Amino acid sequence: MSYKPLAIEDYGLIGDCASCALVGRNGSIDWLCWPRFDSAACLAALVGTDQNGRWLLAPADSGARTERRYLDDGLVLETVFETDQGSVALIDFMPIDVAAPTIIRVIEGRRGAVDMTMNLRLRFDYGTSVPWVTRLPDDGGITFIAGPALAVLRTTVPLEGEDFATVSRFTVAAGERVSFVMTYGPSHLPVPAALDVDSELTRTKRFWSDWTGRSAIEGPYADAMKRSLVTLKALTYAATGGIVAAPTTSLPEQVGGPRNWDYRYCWLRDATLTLIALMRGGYDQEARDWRDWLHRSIAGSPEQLQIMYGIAGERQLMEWEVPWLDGYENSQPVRVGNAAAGQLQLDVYGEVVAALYLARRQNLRQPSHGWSLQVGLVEHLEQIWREPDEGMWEVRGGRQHFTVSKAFCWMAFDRSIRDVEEYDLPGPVERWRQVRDEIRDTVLREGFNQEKNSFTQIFNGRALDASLLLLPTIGFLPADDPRMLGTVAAIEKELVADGFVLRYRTDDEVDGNLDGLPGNEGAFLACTFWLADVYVQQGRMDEARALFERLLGLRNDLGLLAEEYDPRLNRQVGNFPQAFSHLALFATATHLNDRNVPLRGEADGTAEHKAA
Ligand SMILES: OC[C@H]1O[C@H](O[C@H]2O[C@H](CO)[C@@H](O)[C@H](O)[C@H]2O)[C@H](O)[C@@H](O)[C@@H]1O
Repeated sequence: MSYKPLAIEDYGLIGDCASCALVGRNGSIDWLCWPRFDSAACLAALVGTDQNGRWLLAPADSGARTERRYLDDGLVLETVFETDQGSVALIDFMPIDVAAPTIIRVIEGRRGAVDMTMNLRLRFDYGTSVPWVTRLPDDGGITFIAGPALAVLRTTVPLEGEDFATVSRFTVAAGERVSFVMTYGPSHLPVPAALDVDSELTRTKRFWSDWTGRSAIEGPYADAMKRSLVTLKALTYAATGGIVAAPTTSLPEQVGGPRNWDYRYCWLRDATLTLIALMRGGYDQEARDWRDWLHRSIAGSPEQLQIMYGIAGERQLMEWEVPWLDGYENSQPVRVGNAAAGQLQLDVYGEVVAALYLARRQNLRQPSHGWSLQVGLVEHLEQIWREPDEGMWEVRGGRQHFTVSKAFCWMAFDRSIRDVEEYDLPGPVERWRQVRDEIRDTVLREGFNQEKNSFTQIFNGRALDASLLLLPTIGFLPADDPRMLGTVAAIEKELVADGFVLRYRTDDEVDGNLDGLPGNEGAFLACTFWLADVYVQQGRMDEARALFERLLGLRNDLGLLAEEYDPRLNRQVGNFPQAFSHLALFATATHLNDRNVPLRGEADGTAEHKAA
């Protein structure tokens, strides 16, 4: 019978700040893209079958009980298997800053003597290219070559070929250790040198514990917040400062459905929020790296601003479907690339400008061209804010006048005006004030439905959208404004299902099938955190805490969250782990710890509107 990938929450993440791998609680690495997050996967069983590549290292007794944890608060994963023969620990990690990307797997015997099995089936090019396998004469390593890619596997136990895979069967007794080291390299260069397992393990543990030790996070939710920060750090491409939305492609938003997307790119929306979390966590260097990535990526003509880029700022992210991959539990298609790169999403202007404003407030060193870049964006926005767009949810059913898109345009002007006022920067501030006020009036007039007593997803529409919960967070209206009270009540009534928040209704298309997609999706975790944020802003602290803690309960045993949750199946769905969910978790926890912390520099704006 062919191998079926595990439930999404049964995976753990390891990474080296260039790429990541997903390790199943069964000891199988089912997802790995080498050498970068967005490279073709060479282990792709996660969205296919074992024939598309996986690396199993586990007791031969497949009925073993497992427990997992990260060592020293970092990203070194320990999975302990308990079998009738005894107990072993599997330690998986990717060393940081090595000459060539590497995964190290160490088996430690803890009790008894356990029969083990290792089965490596590497398939380059997203699970399709069978490599040419040879043995190295000097150190017994095995090399795998397919086109430009090479991998070398070194171990102290005998390896053999079987059914187009590399396998090993061995026994580990208490106190014994066996290691496997697999390294990637370009096939035209010499095979990468062997690494010393113990010193790499010590170095990697120290890297992560030093990193987490730098954060100033305290309070009742500190552990969850730190895990979210480590996850965000793991999604960072250290060489450029770019941050991917998630390390996977096409984990489905509905199991068996077509809502499957490639998240291995940098969305300005997601990444600017990561910047804010990193700044709050005390990680100024990472925040600076990302801000510099942003400046380089969007450099040039403001009309060419994209909503997302590749991890080095690449602009062409052509979307295609991978015909040979069956998809996660038959969720097809598996997509590579993302056509959303060509969309207009007006909220992104607000996100970017607000993040730059916050960076200034946080005293991040500013490059000289930073302000002129921002002015260019705002001037371009002045020309286009009246246009319809694809919105924050990246609909594929055609452009609309999304209420929240316009409110975020308001934010772009609001923060730029404050930049001029607070930092004495040059800009046509009078004109910007007029545009800001015009946008605000338009949103209040066209985006609010009197009959429903609620803001709506699109201008003059009736359908709701959970992103409206962000209006107080960005400072557009205070949370206790009667229009927000009405909106929150309407969202609670229409968008909350099984206690979690849907982005919008996909089953009841009041204003038409706006997203243009068939099928439904799970509850969107970030939106549910946003509801908790509004509860905090409205002083409904008990409800906020209860909702937040229910969300914390959805994390897997390692503290990781996917994009969505399917309450019917009681499973995480969507790409995993997702920055958006972890960012939202971090923000809500910050907010619960101190209600007065402005989540996006909004406090002054809200006060200003209260006074008006
Ligand atoms: O739902 C349709 C869209 O779904 C994806 O976008 C979502 O993920 C992004 C990254 O986290 C996030 O920024 C966005 O707000 C979400 O809607 C997908 O990438 C899109 O191509 C797709 O149209």
